[in-house]
Amino acid sequence: MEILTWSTLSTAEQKTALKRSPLIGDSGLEQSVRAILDAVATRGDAAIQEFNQKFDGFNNANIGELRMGEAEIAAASARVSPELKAAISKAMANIDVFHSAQQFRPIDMETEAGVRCELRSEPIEKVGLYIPGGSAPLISTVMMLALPAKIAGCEQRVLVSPPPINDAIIYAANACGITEIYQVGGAQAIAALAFGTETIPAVDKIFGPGNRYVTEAKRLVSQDGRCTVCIDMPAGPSEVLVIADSDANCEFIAADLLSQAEHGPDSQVILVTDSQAIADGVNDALTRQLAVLPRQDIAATALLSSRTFVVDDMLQAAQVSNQYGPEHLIIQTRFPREVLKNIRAAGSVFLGAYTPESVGDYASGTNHVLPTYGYSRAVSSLSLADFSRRFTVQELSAKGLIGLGQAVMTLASNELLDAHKNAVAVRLASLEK
Ligand SMILES: NC(=O)c1ccc[n+]([C@@H]2O[C@H](COP(=O)([O-])OP(=O)(O)OC[C@H]3O[C@@H](n4cnc5c(N)ncnc54)[C@H](O)[C@@H]3O)[C@@H](O)[C@H]2O)c1
Ligand SMILES: N[C@H](CO)Cc1c[nH]c[nH+]1
Ligand SMILES: [Zn+2]
Repeated sequence: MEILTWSTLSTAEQKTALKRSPLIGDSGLEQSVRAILDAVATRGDAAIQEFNQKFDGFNNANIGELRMGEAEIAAASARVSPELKAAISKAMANIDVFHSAQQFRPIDMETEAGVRCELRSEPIEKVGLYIPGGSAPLISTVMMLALPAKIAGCEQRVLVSPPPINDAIIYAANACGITEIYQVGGAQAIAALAFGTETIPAVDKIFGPGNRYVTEAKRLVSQDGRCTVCIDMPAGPSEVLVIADSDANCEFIAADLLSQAEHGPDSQVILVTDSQAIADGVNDALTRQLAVLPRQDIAATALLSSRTFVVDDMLQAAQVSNQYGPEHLIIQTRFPREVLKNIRAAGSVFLGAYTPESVGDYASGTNHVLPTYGYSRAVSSLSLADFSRRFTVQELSAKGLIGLGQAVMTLASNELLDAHKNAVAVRLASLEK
């Protein structure tokens, strides 16, 4: 990776050096995704079948029905090895316990005498769960989406993934209580969940990570006047930023960087260190480890737009990380919790030499659906709350309205909104009789 010394760069150069992969800003992306959305919105299942053929090499004859039947689900599940089933079960237990602990706590209080205010929560009724499967079958993403959706109480949980759907994805979906599985991926899957087709139901909210086509499709449908659908977050191509001091292990760092670089050519990995020896040592380790990786072509492309920054100290390292806003942040230093005190923005943080990012991807219990592109500065990691909507309730007694009414009428008058004022005045007048 290119090594840059942070304090020798101008502010403009620093900004440029922290840009994401140029593949993400591709100007043709929006146009090509829009064309897919329009086709699905107007031609439904017929368009889905064409895109299944075009992008995933599948036609209806190969995949049977778009929706998987019970027998297909059972047959796929039977093909999954006991070892993989045990790993899925271990991961499910940790994800379940961590997300169950996030249960909403309602608020019911009087803000003043006779004025009762409540904060309540209800599950979102229909949710769509996108499971990536273009270049790797992300079995773990099933658990990250389906378990919180079930714990939250979402009634209709619809799963989509590119065909042919991997057996273990089907098994994990079934184990997490999913009954509706559709064989469609990419922007066309997002369009189907947003607009609905003859076979695939439209949902209220779409969840899940994906490549740049999927992420762009989510962005576009969330603003499309033809549907009313929300999205969880921009969870695009994976990223990791590692902060390391001279105590860190170069082999560990290189392995962590490659673990995210292998996701896709548009992934990005960043090393920030106060040690030139670590910067050089990690480059050597990357060369060695990359040479034996099965996905070396993908990872090598991602490394082309990845960088190392040599900084003055750990405070500057935290500042660089905050400016970048990484999806994942690994802190491999002597005192990682000291560095953590200065961290303001990261999707998920991994502390110390024995916490590879992979544990969060699969099984520690935290959610791996995280904001990318720098959105971790404002967007949170996926949690149970995302599967519910909060709403407020208020109830005033006559005494409450007498106490609050004048303030409301004064505010309404000053906003020149007399009907608002009258809604209070008629009630106060009725109380005076
Ligand atoms: N941020 C997160 O939380 C998070 C979590 C997991 C995975 N990810 C990311 O998810 C992504 C998964 O990507 P993937 O590609 O393996 O699977 P994917 O399922 O996201 O995308 C595959 C689909 O992309 C579509 N596609 C491919 N080329 C296309 C083209 N030229 N035009 C239009 N559509 C096209 C196809 O329809 C295909 O089905 C990776 O980038 C990974 O880093 C992110
Ligand atoms: N690192 C991905 C999130 O960016 C999640 C994942 C799933 N499987 C492996 N990794
Ligand atoms: Zn990963």
